[in-house]
Amino acid sequence: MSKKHILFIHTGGTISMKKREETGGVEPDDGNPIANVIEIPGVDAVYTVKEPFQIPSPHMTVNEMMALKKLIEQTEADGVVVTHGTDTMEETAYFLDLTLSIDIPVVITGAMRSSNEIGADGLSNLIAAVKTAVSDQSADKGVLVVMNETIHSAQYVTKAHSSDLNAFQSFDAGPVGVITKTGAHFFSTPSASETFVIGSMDFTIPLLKSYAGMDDVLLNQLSHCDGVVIEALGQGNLPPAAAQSAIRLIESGVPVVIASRCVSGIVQPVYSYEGGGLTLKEAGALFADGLNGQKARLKLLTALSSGRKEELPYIFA
Ligand SMILES: NC(=O)C[C@H](N)C(=O)O
Repeated sequence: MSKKHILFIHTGGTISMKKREETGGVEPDDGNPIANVIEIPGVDAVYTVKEPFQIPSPHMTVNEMMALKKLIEQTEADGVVVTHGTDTMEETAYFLDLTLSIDIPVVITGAMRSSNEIGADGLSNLIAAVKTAVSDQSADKGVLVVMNETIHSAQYVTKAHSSDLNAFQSFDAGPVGVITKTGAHFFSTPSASETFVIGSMDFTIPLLKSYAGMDDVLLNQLSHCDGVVIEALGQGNLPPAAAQSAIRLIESGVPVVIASRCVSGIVQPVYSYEGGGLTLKEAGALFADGLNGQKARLKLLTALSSGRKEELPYIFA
């Protein structure tokens, strides 16, 4: 059997950074060792390397995500490994999951520690990602995130810890597999996510977090927006003043998506007190099910970009 061809796409993040002794700051490293990896012991594959940009992931926008999507769609490789900063990794992974319609494995990885820190995890994460990308079992599973020897679906994974090596969690669904010395082993298959055929991504969609006593000050400023996502309380409830403002937005034609500020669980229209989820749903709010705010925002963005505003109630059913 011929060797698998893996495309590495390096985009930046801590996996390609180094701690500078003089300042103590962690910053991009031109000579970072990850970019030069073109062989993985024990993996029979050939590699192509692309480095379209080198940015920390807080600098990532949908423009870079679109550039990545194009590179992946153009490749003739058997699998793709993207290295990426961890702060927004789940967003790029989910964007690609929503918009790519290819069946080769696409695996995203990064590092929590830069290359010259003790216990640096970049190389081991890269190896684990390659083992996942060369596995026939990884095809048709949507975009996968591999961190800390664990395989997650882009749909469920989130960065749950700011600094731990085990920072990435898939709370309700759980990870879909693990990496061992022999390779990738899956114990579940993520449900297929709908693919959106996107056009322009020029939409303004802010994401707001709710809190006890939230008023209408911010929401009242958002009538010019193409959509608004609110991380509501619990199962999808808002304080009265915020709820009234959200309902005014809906009435003026702005789609409002309700996610939860809880780290796990789903939003549901349960409560009928003022601001309760049932009252929001009856007013036309869209419910994000188990998606967190940042992923609900990308789903709204890609749905609008694909010209499906009228179908939003079905897309967020
Ligand atoms: N661990 C990391 O990669 C964090 C970094 N700030 C980034 O997202 O680029």
